[in-house]
Amino acid sequence: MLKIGITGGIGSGKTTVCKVFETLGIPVFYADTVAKQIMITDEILVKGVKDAFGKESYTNNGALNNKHIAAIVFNDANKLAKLNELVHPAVFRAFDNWVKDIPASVPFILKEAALLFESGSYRMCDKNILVIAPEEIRLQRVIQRDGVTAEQVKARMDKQMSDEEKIKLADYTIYNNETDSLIIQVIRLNQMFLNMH
Ligand SMILES: CC(C)(COP(=O)(O)OP(=O)(O)OC[C@H]1O[C@@H](n2cnc3c(N)ncnc32)[C@H](O)[C@@H]1O)[C@@H](O)C(=O)NCCC(=O)NCCS
Ligand SMILES: Nc1ncnc2c1ncn2[C@@H]1O[C@H](COP(=O)(O)OP(=O)(O)OP(=O)(O)O)[C@@H](O)[C@H]1O
Repeated sequence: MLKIGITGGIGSGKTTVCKVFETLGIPVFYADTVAKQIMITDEILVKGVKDAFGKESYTNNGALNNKHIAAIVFNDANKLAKLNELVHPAVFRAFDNWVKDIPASVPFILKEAALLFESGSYRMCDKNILVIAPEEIRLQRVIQRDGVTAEQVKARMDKQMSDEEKIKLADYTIYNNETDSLIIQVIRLNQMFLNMH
């Protein structure tokens, strides 16, 4: 079974691309979603997050206070490094456990992660896909999706590797703009991975 990493800058459309792969029957591990789940369920991680970012990191009923943590880490490089240091090893372990349960008949799986290249986890994948969209479109899509300001989105963009750097590390690119068809690009890659396996 091939392990395919998929990434892209904030708002590039990596989750949208993964949803298309899912309609073709491909299992997807959503690292960002799992990260937020284990930040609630893993007791050691919960303690680490509270120690680093304060008790306000969780609401009274134990939910993650994303806004509180985001306001700290996307304005302080050291705090962001601390958060990544706490969360990423736990996400790597969760991925390894998830892969173990995938039936051998599955030809390939996708690992969707915002920080695939930054965290080094792309090295554990057989091939890696980069989703690219123009910065202005990404900005507008995230403002609309999350109801946040342009400054908040730009603060996250600034913490991510540039597309120029990511292209050097990627095996394939998907262009999620207004001219190239996303579905045709996904179908082509799907066929290629089926032929590889
Ligand atoms: C800081 C948190 C609480 C903000 O939560 P929020 O719901 O606002 O954002 P969400 O997790 O849905 O991420 C949205 C996008 O923000 C960007 N982003 C998230 N975490 C990071 C990060 N550590 N560094 C740079 N960009 C990031 C990505 O483009 C991501 O797709 C959350 O992102 C988090 O816990 N991040 C740390 C875990 C992590 O590194 N996740 C990403 C890869 S596993
Ligand atoms: N081709 C497209 N046409 C119109 N809207 C799109 C397209 N691709 C993505 N979107 C929308 O743009 C927003 C961002 O897409 P998506 O959530 O897939 O990006 P992402 O890369 O996973 O973002 P993040 O890094 O924030 O997790 C979503 O609201 C999605 O519905």
